[in-house]
Amino acid sequence: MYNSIQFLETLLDELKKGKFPNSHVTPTTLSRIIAAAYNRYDMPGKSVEILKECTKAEPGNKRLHNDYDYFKTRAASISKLENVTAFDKAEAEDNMTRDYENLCRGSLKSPKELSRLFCYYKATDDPFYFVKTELANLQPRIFLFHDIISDDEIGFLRNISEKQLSRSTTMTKQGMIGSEDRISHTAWLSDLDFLELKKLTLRIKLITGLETAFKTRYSNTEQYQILNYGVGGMYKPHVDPLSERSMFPAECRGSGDRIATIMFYLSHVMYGGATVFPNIKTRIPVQKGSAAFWYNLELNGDIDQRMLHAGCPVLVGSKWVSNKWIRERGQMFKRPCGLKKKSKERRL
Ligand SMILES: O=C(O)CCC(=O)C(=O)O
Ligand SMILES: [Fe+2]
Repeated sequence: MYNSIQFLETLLDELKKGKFPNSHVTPTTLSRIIAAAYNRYDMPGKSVEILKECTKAEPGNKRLHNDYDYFKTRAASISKLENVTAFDKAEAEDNMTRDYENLCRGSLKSPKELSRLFCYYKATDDPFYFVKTELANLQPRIFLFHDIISDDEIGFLRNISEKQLSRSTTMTKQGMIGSEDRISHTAWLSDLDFLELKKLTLRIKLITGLETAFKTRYSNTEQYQILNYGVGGMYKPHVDPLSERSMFPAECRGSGDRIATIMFYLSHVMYGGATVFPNIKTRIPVQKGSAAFWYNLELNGDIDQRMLHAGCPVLVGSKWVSNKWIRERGQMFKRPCGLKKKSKERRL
């Protein structure tokens, strides 16, 4: 629902800028629709905010003024509640930031929680290939696969990407821009250009059990994203799915969203640089040759906010990682959706 309001608000912005000169929908009509949507979700304060400007511009519009008065009365009656909600949100944000910062300094799991985590050799479809697997978190599962990329492969990835590195960007409403939220350099490498990458992608398929073929269209995965963080480099808390940041994710067309992330660690870091998940108090220190793997989407396709994560600032050293994002396309039999809307993963 919140996404649809965001959608309408963007449309309103565009309409006000005169982007649709032939539209029969006026900004006031659209503002009334948005105001009604906010009101429906018990946020009449927002409805008042939206309509205020219109009422000044159209003093004679009776329906508009009726709506405005109604929302004002309602906002006055539940404003306390709204304030509490806003307050709760701010507090949750503060708690998340505190956990993020503390996790960057060290583990926040209790000895009891840590004692439940374990390691095992994970069997794959190849009867001779067992993967050293560590559970970094139980529910939701975060896996750490050890020794799954060799030093030679790491050298290869770093060498070819070094020439292509450029300032990392993040996706915003304004497009892809460099931002304070992400200080690093990025390169993209295609499976189609290097046999070594094709082989690595097949390994991901074996290890994760997901479809991983890379194609230019209707692909199961994205290209390899190589990241290099210098001292002070970091990536603030975020979730990986594209639909979180972009309202019209053309990138999701055909291949779906980023159902899972596998992130290879291509270097050691002396201090700092851990990958942390503040909502589930999980911390993964950088370990060359290992890879972290987790699902970003729930079984019903919703973004799993528990998987919010960050790359902690590098204090000493240089950190290299590589992401390979696995898309929803082709995974319907590999990771079937649940029978109920709220079905949770039972076993992985
Ligand atoms: O560098 C890290 O540890 C996290 C990187 C990350 O989350 C990303 O690139 O999406
Ligand atoms: Fe990420």
